[in-house]
Amino acid sequence: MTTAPEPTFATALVTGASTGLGAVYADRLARRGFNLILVARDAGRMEALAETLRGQTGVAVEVLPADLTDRADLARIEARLASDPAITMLINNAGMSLNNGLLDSATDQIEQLIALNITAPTLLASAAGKAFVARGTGAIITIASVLALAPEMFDGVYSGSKAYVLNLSQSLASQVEPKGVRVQAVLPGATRTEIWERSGKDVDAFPAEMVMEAGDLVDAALLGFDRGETVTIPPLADEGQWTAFVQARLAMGPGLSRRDVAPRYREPALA
Ligand SMILES: NC(=O)C1=CN([C@@H]2O[C@H](COP(=O)(O)OP(=O)(O)OC[C@H]3O[C@@H](n4cnc5c(N)ncnc54)[C@H](OP(=O)(O)O)[C@@H]3O)[C@@H](O)[C@H]2O)C=CC1
Ligand SMILES: N[C@@H](C=O)C(=O)O
Repeated sequence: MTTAPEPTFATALVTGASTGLGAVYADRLARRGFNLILVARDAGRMEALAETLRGQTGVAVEVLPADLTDRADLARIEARLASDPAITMLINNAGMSLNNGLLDSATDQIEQLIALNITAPTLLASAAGKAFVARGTGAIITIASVLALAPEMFDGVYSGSKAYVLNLSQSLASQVEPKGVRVQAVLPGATRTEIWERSGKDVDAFPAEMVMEAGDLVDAALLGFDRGETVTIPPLADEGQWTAFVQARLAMGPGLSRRDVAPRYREPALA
């Protein structure tokens, strides 16, 4: 009996690779033998990481500075994903949070978050998805957040952007997984990175048992990826809660589009 060859993931493009979860993904993927393309704005930090990873692992690491909220920069990264056959994995990780909520944030801050957390991962997933489907192999990993499931707990612009990429990943998975392309959405809870300080918050104000270390988060997410998960929630101990949530959602499916208005919305005389 012949078995299908394992897909090879030769080069991974990691966005938001200058620090935080992206830098840890770069480290872990280098140790798995991937060559890397690191994308973020801070070229100096990425060069330092690249030098370390080249020295420690021997993989090839390219630094591609880009501001993903800038459409010309974003188009350059899309073009690279579309044209470089060595890239077989996209880590759609770059993201930001806001200092304030929807009602207290400046318009340009809200637009920047939407550009970075929604537009960029969408267009990068589109470029990578088309290239990977054409080759019948590849993987798109996108970092969402548990806040996708908890809109009442945080600012809705951020949590809405994370609900969006969760939805996008689940939809994309149903389209491309039959064509050999893996899709995973990772939902971290609070994790110790610079995102907190960058958005004017003190992660140490949370109870210590609520905050995961970045290395633990990425190691768990990659284990979920290895197990073939489409959605990975590293902090959630009771997997049955997620399964029940998905089942409840899917159970609504047959009732979601009907000719008839639901009885509770009919005028009493018509009911
Ligand atoms: N930490 C947490 O508690 C959680 C994080 N997440 C998500 O995880 C992902 C990674 O976040 P995390 O590591 O915590 O955050 P960090 O702030 O530590 O890192 C964010 C990364 O994104 C890059 N980045 C920021 N703005 C831009 C930009 N305009 N263009 C290109 N790159 C940019 C930063 O690099 P540079 O400044 O050099 O551009 C940096 O490499 C995000 O999507 C975040 O929403 C989800 C749940 C919880
Ligand atoms: N990154 C956090 C918020 O800023 C989160 O997603 O929990």
